[in-house]
Amino acid sequence: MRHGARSQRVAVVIPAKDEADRIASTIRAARAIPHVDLVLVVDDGSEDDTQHVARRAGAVVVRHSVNRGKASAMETGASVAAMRDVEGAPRRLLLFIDADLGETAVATAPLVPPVLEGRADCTIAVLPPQPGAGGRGIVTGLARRAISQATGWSPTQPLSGQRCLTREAFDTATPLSRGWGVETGMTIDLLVAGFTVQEVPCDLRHRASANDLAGQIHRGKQYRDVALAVSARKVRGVRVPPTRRGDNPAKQRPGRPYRAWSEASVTSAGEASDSPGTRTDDGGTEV
Ligand SMILES: O=c1ccn([C@@H]2O[C@H](COP(=O)(O)OP(=O)(O)O)[C@@H](O)[C@H]2O)c(=O)[nH]1
Ligand SMILES: O=C(O)[C@@H](COP(=O)(O)O)O[C@H]1O[C@H](CO)[C@@H](O)[C@H](O)[C@H]1O
Repeated sequence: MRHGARSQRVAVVIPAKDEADRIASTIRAARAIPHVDLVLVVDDGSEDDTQHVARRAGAVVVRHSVNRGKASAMETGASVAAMRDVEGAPRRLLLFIDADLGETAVATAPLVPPVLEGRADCTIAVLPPQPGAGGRGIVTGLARRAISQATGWSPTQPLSGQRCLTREAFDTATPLSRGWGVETGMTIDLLVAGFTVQEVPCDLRHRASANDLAGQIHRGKQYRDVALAVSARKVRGVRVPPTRRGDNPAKQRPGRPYRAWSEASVTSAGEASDSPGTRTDDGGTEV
């Protein structure tokens, strides 16, 4: 069990752009997750009533006056949550969830115990098949291959945004990759820095992108942002060298923690001895 785990609390951070329809039920569900004592919504320049609906539902709300993208909203949320950490108490775990989960958001609860108990530094939700989803696995495949090439880990759902992580892990992964590249970049950075990542099945429903024009435009933006996050890391040589990799990728499955470096390469928890860099600054490469 992680030191101080019994008293450790969780901040739920919800990036939200034009989510007035679903944000209230998502917040109510998030408040019911054990250990959660702060639900924070970052209204990312919404043109609808998201901020007021969220406040009425009991969340702490901060707002970007202009839309800055999901990754920026996550960074803002984490900063505001840090201001609310209590001196002398363990720093809150961060549980990032999307605003469109509605009442199923409570099903992200299984992401917390592995991190609270020190079995993983970051957990990632694996969703069941979503009604109406129209993707063909192109962006997912790009992200999965890139993570696998950089770290040896082949996640089931590399784009999943429902993630619980320690403050230490989050700080290591910042600045985050822009926009829709955030999940892919974060996973690579955490594994390269020596942290342990675990996928956890969660019975969630979200507003899946259909196979229509809006869905294809969304996937186009996802593809662009994932490709930028990946190329920024390739340029910097952010990877775990194949000869230093630990866990056998053939044994990977949701529910099993993954650590990219072999035991011999790791000096202490979370510190890879010859990691090419525990922090990636994408600022100059990504737009
Ligand atoms: O510019 C944006 C776009 C999206 N979002 C939020 O990011 C989350 C994920 O977005 P979405 O559900 O549209 O994407 P998906 O996960 O389905 O690809 C949601 O809570 C959005 O409201 C955001 O904060 N800023
Ligand atoms: O929009 C989608 O259908 C995919 C991305 O498109 P692809 O099907 O990979 O071309 O991404 C969504 O599905 C993922 C699950 O595989 C989720 O993890 C993503 O959050 C979601 O955007």
